[in-house]
This record gives sequence, C-alpha cells and structure tokens, in this order.
Amino acid sequence: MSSTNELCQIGLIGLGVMGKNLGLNLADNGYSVAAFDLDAEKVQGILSQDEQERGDKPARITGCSTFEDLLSNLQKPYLIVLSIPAGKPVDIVCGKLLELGLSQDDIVVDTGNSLWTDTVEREKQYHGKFIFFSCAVSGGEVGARFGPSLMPSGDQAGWSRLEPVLEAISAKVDPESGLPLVNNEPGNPVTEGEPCAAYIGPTGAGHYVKMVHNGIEYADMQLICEAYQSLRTALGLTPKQIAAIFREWNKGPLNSYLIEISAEVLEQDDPVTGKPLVDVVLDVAGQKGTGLWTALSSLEIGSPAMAVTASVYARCLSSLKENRVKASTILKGPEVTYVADSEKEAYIARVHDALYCSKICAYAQGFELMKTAGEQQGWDLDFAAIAKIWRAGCIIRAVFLQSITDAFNKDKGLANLLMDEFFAGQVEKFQSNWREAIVDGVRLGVPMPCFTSSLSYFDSYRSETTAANLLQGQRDFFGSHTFERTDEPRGQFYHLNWSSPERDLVRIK
Ligand SMILES: NC(=O)C1=CN([C@@H]2O[C@H](COP(=O)(O)OP(=O)(O)OC[C@H]3O[C@@H](n4cnc5c(N)ncnc54)[C@H](OP(=O)(O)O)[C@@H]3O)[C@@H](O)[C@H]2O)C=CC1
Ligand SMILES: O=C(CO)[C@H](O)[C@H](O)COP(=O)(O)O
Repeated sequence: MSSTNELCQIGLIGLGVMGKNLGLNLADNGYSVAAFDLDAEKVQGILSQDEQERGDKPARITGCSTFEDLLSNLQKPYLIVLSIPAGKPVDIVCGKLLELGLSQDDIVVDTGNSLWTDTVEREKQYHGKFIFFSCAVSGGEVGARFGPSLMPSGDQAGWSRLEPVLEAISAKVDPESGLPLVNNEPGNPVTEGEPCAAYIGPTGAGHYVKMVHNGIEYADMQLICEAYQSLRTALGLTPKQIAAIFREWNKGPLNSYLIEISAEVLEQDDPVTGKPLVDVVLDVAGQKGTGLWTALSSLEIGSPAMAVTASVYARCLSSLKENRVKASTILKGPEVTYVADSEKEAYIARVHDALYCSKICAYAQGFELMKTAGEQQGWDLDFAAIAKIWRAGCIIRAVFLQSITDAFNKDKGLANLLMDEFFAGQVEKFQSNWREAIVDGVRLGVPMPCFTSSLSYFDSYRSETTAANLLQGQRDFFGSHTFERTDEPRGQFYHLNWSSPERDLVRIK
C-alpha cells in the first residue's frame, strides 16, 4: 500500500475523524507520515485525500497494511502517534508495538481522550521499554486538520523531540490581540503567531487538563442550551430568530466557537422535512465520558464543579426520554404566556447576562478544580499558559479566554477566577440581570440546572457564613460527628450531649 520510498518521520495509528486530519495536518507542516488503521478503507481514505490536496507534489503519506509494515516504513528512533479510542485499544496497540520490538528511545504519543489515571499507569508500565507520552487534543475534525489546541505531558526527553512537531501543527494566536489566526486551506498552514501547544507537566497532567477542558465544554454547551430554551419558551421565537440573537451575542464578551456553531445549528433546516433541523433532532444527549470523569474528580477531591455535574445530569435526564414523554402527560407546570413585545429586548439582555455570569462560574470552577488536583499531584500547573492554549483551536475557544490569561498573568496563584478584579467586576455589573433571568425562567417552568447551580455556587462562594453550621449540628445530633467552634482554633472538635438533660459540651481530645 506504500506510496513513498523514503522512511517516514512519523507513524500514525488510527485514521478516524481525528487521526486522518492530524495526518494531513502533519503532512502540511512538512512531516512525512506512515499511516495505519485496522480498517484498510480508512488507510485508502487518507491516501486519496492526500492525493487530492497535494496536487502535483509527491505523496506525503505512506499507507501501511499492518503494524509491521508501519514500523518498516519508519525512521528510527520511532515517533508513533496514536489516534484511537481511549481504554483497551491503547493497551492493545502499545502491547503490539512492544511485541514488534520498540526500544527505549522510541516514543508513542497517545492523542486520544484517555483517562488521566490510565495514562499515569501506562507511563509506569512502559517505563524503560519505550517513552509513553501523551498529547491530549481538542478541536474536533477541523481543529485536527488545520490547528488544534494541544495539551502534551510526560517525559521531558519526549517533549524535547515532540515540541517542534506539536507547535507546528497546533492552532496559532495573534500575540497582540489574543485572537485566533485561521487559515483552513489545505497545504497552507499558519506558521506565525503563538502556538496553542504548551507542555502541561508530568505524565497524567495533560490528560487531566483536557478532561477538565471537556467538563467546561459540557457546562458551556448546557448553558447555551438553557439560554436557547428560555428565549424560545418565553418569547416564542423561531430557531432562526434565536440564531440571529446568538450572532449578535457573538460580537460581545460571549464571543466563542460554541455560540457561533449554536447559531449555525439553529439556522439549519432539515433536508428531509424542511423544518428547523433542531426540531427534528431527538432530544437525547450522548456522552463519551470526559464530562462524567470531571464531575467524579471534582466530587472525589472536594472541589465543587457544580456547572459540570449539572450538565452531566442534564444529559442523563435527557436520556430518560420515554419517562419524560409519559411524565409530560401527568405533571403540569405553569401556564406559559409570551412576554409582551415591549419587554422582549430586556428579557433577551437578561438571558445574555445570565449566560455570561454562569459561564464565568463554570470556568472558575474548572480552573479551581485543576488547581486543587495540581496541588494534590504536585504538577505545578501554569494556568495562564493553559488559558492561552485554549484561546484557539479547541472547542471552548473564546475571546473570554484572553481575560482568563490576563487574570492568571496578574496572579499566578489566584484561588478562583471570581476573585480576579475583572471577573468580580463583571459579575457585580451583571448579577441583577442574572438573578432576574433565573426568576423569569423559574416562573415559566424552564429547566435551567446549570444557570441555577452557577448562581447558587456564586452565592455560596461569596458567603462568609453558610448554613453548614446547622448541618454540623445535625451531624453531631444524630451521630456524634462533632463540630468545630467559631470562637476556638480550627482543629479543635466538640460534641454536645444531645440526649442528656444537661446538654453539656464535651471537648474531644
Ligand atoms: N472526535 C472528536 O471530536 C475528538 C476525539 N478525540 C479523541 O481522539 C481519539 C480518536 O477519536 P476519533 O477519531 O473521533 O475516533 P474514530 O472512532 O473516528 O477513529 C478511531 C480509529 O481508530 C481505529 N482503531 C481502533 N482500534 C485500533 C487498533 N487497535 N489499531 C489500529 N486502529 C485502531 C478505529 O478503527 P475501526 O473503526 O476499524 O475500529 C478508527 O478508525 C479518541 O480517543 C477520541 O476520544 C479527541 C478530541 C476530539
Ligand atoms: O474531546 C472532544 C472535544 O474537545 C470530543 O469532541 C468529546 O469527546 C466530545 O465529548 P462527548 O461525546 O462526551 O460530548
């Protein structure tokens, strides 16, 4: 199946949605690629695409029919990129490569959405046999083709060899404006600007950061969906009218890839029925696991990421379609009357501000989660660098990420984005509209799990005293779980003898 004679610089395994495009991106950046997939049609697919795109230039990709064929077409020491499903396939492929004689200097780079703890285990398992490196990728199909955001982590020697390759294929940002430099033209990659690829840290760190990126992605998407549903329910707008509102919003602080594609989805008609496509898409959300992993991690390490958990639950609830259909005939909500024309503009502005403030909370939660995990794992994460590489190429790319970069540049150790002067000011400015939008939605019976949980997070986070004092009293009452006092040093615990008539206080040693 080979189409070039010389040995290739990079081996690529997995030529699905991401792999095929990463391969073409590598080729555009001057790297010769030996490509293999279990499915021969996919190998043929990348070769045909290369033929179409390169014009009269020589082939840049060599198709391989087996793992052995792949290795025989590669320069030593090997540099092999995996773009395959997370989990077992990564172990199977690494095992196979090892069997075929990989050695200490060879690098295998996992670009899939692997669970970060699996990556840590694999690095240990293959240590001394070959360099197992990870480079999490975000940007979907187009990002992979013309410049994704890359989150590499692992062995330093691996990074030294990979740095030029990853920087070349990554998305680029204009250093002055912080805006993406885009050119989606095959064969003409963007070479100037700041690359959206930065070494994240020791093994596991990159996949953790990508996992949180996806958790934030879940929250961002859910928030946009809640804004859409509120506008549709209260104002009776058509999907195309809401798309026009989103396009307006995209000119301001909400400017982002996700707002842009949401407008595009809402503008689309169904080719079969001619109805708005969104109305014929079944309202059952899929999920591959990274949002759930983020939610689980936040619960495990006790760093609240309520916007992420709320959006994972929203997807779970969406999948209870049959029950919801049945319940809709039994459970009644408020009568919906459309907002008067004279009030519409104000309503739209309130939803905009609610989306903006909730989004700030979702990102604040994601960054605090990474901070907590980083401290526990000893990763020393650079949050300004992380925000920087998310400014272009990835799914959550947004103008707003420049403000996050600025916040962490000002204060490397910032505990929470809400404490940054700019973001604190933004939330203060827009919070009354945020609250009103939620009141509006609640009154109309619009489900807004992510809007409401974000506001509760904000109200809890800004509270010097929460009702956890009562909760500690309850715990001590039924289970002698003890409590600390506000007038004693932390770490000193007390129990009240609730069942004795004296109700005396005992200091626990
Ligand atoms: N799609 C996206 O937007 C993004 C995906 N990712 C991650 O990137 C990775 C790839 O995703 P994507 O391209 O969408 O997935 P696809 O399913 O489209 O492609 C995966 C490819 O890997 C092949 N494959 C599976 N097992 C092996 C194996 N043992 N040896 C060789 N090839 C194998 C599959 O072949 P076959 O079909 O024959 O099984 C398939 O062609 C995943 O980890 C995904 O989570 C990351 C960012 C974005
Ligand atoms: O990593 C990605 C983007 O950054 C993928 O598109 C992600 O796998 C999508 O997740 P899900 O299918 O769970 O919505």
